[in-house]
Amino acid sequence: MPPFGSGLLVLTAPLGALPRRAAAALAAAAGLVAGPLYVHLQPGLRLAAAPPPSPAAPPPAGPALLRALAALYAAAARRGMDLRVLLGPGRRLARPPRVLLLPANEAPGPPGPVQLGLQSLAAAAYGCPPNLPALLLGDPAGDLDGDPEEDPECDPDAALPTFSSVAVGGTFDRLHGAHRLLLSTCCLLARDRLLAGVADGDLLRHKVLMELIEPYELRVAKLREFLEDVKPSLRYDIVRLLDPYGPTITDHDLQCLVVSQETRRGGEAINKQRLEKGLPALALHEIMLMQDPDHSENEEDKISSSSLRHRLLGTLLRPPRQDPALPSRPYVIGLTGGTGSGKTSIARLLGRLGAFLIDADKLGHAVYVPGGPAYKQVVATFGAEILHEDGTINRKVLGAKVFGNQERLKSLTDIVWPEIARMVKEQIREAEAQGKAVCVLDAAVLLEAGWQDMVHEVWTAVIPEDEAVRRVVARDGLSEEAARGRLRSQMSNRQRVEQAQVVLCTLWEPDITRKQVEKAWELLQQRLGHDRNP
Ligand SMILES: CC(=O)SCCNC(=O)CCNC(=O)[C@H](O)C(C)(C)COP(=O)(O)OP(=O)(O)OC[C@H]1O[C@@H](n2cnc3c(N)ncnc32)[C@H](O)[C@@H]1OP(=O)(O)O
Repeated sequence: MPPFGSGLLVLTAPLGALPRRAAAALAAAAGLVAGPLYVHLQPGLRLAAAPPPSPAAPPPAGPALLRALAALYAAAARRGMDLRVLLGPGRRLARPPRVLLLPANEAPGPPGPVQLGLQSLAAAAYGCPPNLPALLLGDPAGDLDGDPEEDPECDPDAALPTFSSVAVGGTFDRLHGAHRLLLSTCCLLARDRLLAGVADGDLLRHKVLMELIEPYELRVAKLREFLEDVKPSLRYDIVRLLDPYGPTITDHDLQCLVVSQETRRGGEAINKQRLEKGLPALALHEIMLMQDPDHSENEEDKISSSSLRHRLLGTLLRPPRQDPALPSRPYVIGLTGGTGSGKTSIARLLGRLGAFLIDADKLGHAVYVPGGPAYKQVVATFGAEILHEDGTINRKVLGAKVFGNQERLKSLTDIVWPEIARMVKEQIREAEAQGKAVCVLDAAVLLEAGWQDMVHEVWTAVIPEDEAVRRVVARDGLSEEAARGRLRSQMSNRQRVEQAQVVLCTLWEPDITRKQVEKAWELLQQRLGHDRNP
């Protein structure tokens, strides 16, 4: 774990040289700073000069600065760093730096004039305490310090246009490098105010793995903190977007909308509406999409929140519940998921990896076979019309009676759940007797039944509703309406995700599901301190 919670990196190289050097500078800083890394750009600054250096206005907002920002944010994104390149000094930073860093080569020894210059710059520009540790990030090639070389492609005089009031919209989930570059561009374009619309509600409905999108309040808090750190002189109006237009079609003061290749058409639609309402059209400023050099086969090639959500699948999202009443062995995973979510195929894969499988659906059927512990009570409650001629319960008829009718479903589950739970506990004892370290309890309605106290972790399979309906119609021969009714009698994906330690998704090819499950299993073994074979 890097020793400092936050840091301030001062870069004095010419802007044109930064794209080639960003990765090395951030690699050196990443080993020292765990949390936010602020960057102060002051090309040509000589920190050892007398009198002590003073902070200068940020570099001019032109293509050279944009390229430097793009390189820095791309390099930070590769390392998952929380980078904030400061575009104007101002009030204290949200996470005050605990260390000051400068890429420079100097012989080790007591702090010299460079470190003292660094401390006085940080104090003057950002109110840092004067005695913060100031470290030089040595580089054997001596390649990180000021180098007069400029990027020949950059016209140093070309300036970005500026506008009093600028707007931008997005979901801003897990504020990644591309968001940070987009927002920094907005900050450079805006002189007084930035209106940021944050998508929520129905706008998220069709997003990939929408259940893993951070809550609106968290997205807004991170966005505001980033913006206020980066350019504190602007006014930020952050609003909830429930449709693609938001206030951009009514706000008289707006002058510019920042778009990407993908959202330009949305910007044009906004302008059409503005003109119809007698408002002036907005200047559309298009930014480049930032490429993700590390994207895998099934991910987009641009840096995207959906790829980041993808990478969360199979990982531990929140710490397991600690319940001293639960025996530590075998370790029980409660695997749940709505109908059609593919949890049974996940259970099978876990079985192949060595888990002991308990299928609650099957135990559910077993409790009301004739002579079973729940048979008489189920027949007494639902009548003889649920019986086949041979006296066994016709599950199709029983299912039609209970699915879509909460009261009847509750009557059934009040009878069968305690019996199924008893059988599950027997099976866990059996797993222990066989010396199995991990049990997977495959239970469709584990959370609805309140069975969390029987398991160490909850893993949930999620699938978009339309896909679940398609699968259930094809598999169980139900009508679309009946399939939707069955789904809606269960918890939503989001409710399950909120209570789950691990989330898995079977939306893509079987091979992708297999890799997710292997990753989840591998990480579980690490948590349990096991080798691969339980
Ligand atoms: C706590 C647990 O998870 S126990 C396991 C779930 N079983 C129960 O809750 C017992 C009550 N349910 C039943 O007895 C049966 O499901 C019946 C009779 C209603 C229907 O039987 P069948 O038509 O054979 O359907 P089956 O049992 O395969 O269940 C079909 C789907 O209904 C869902 N389902 C089962 N029970 C419930 C329930 N109580 N509430 C909501 N949905 C349920 C399951 O998700 C299953 O889908 P999946 O196989 O994709 O996961």
